[in-house]
Amino acid sequence: MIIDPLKIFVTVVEQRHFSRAAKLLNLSQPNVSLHIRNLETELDTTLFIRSPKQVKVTEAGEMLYIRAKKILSLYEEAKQEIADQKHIVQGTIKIGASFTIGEYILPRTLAQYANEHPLVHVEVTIGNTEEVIEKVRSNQLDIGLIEGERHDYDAVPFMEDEMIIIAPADHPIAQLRIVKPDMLEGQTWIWREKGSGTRAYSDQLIQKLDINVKRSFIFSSSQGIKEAVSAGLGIAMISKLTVKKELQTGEIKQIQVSNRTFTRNFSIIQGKQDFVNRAHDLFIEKIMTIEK
Ligand SMILES: O=S([O-])[O-]
Repeated sequence: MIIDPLKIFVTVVEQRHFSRAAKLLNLSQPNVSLHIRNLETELDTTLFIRSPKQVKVTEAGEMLYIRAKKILSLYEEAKQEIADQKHIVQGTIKIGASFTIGEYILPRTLAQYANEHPLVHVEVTIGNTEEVIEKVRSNQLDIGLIEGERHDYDAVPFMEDEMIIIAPADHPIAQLRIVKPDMLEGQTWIWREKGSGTRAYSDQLIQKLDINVKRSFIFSSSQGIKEAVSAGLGIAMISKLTVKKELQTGEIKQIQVSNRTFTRNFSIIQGKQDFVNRAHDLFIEKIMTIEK
C-alpha cells in the first residue's frame, strides 16, 4: 500500500537519518532504504542527498513531504470515519487540564470513560490554565479543561467549583466562627503562580475585598499551597475540592468570610481541528454530564 512508503519517507525526513527512522518504525535499515529507492524510481527523482552522518532533503523531497503529511492525515481521517460508521470508538485524544481539574476531577471521569471505550488512547497534560489554553490554541491538545470562564476561547462551563479561604488550624482567624472581610487585612497569603485559574480568582477577590496583603509566597501547585498553609506559612484561597481530606482531619481550617460563598466555573475549550473523531465527542459528552 502507498501509505507505508509515505510513512517511511516522512519519518526519514523528520529524523534526517535512515537508521534512526528504521529504529522508530521497527524496520531494518535496508528495508527503509528500499522503500525510499522505490519511491524515487516511481517519481523519477532524488528525494535525499545521502551522506554517512545525515540525509539532506532535496527540493523534490520537500514538496513530497508537505503532500505526504496531508495524505497521511486524510488517510487517518478516512480510517476513523470508517470505524465510526461501524460504531467503533477508537483513536487518540489529547487532553489538557488545569491542576485542580487534572488532579481532582479528571482521574475519576477518565476511569469511567476508559472503561466504556477501551480502544481510545488518551494523553493527559496537566498545567495551569494559561498553559492549557496556549496548547489548545496551538493545536498541541484537542481539548482543554480550564478554571474560570474564557469568552475569548468559546469556553463552555461544565461544573461549578467552590473556592474557600484556608488557614493553619492554630491561626487566630481560624478560631473565629465568622471572619469579617477587614480581618483579612495585613495577612500573609500563599498564592498560586500567575497564569493559574486559582491565582486569577484570588487576585480578583483581594481587589474586590479591597484588602492589603502583608507578605506573599508563591507555589505552583495545590499540594504546595496545602502543605505551606498547614505548616503555618500563611492563609490561601483554593478550590474546596483540593482540601477535603485536610479539612476533615482538621489539619487546616476553612475561614468563613461573613456570609459569603465564592464560586467560579470550570470550563471546556476545544481546538480548531478540521476533523473531530467520535472518541473526542464522547469525551466532551462525559465531561458535560459529570455528577456535580
Ligand atoms: O491550575 S490552575 O489553577 O489554572
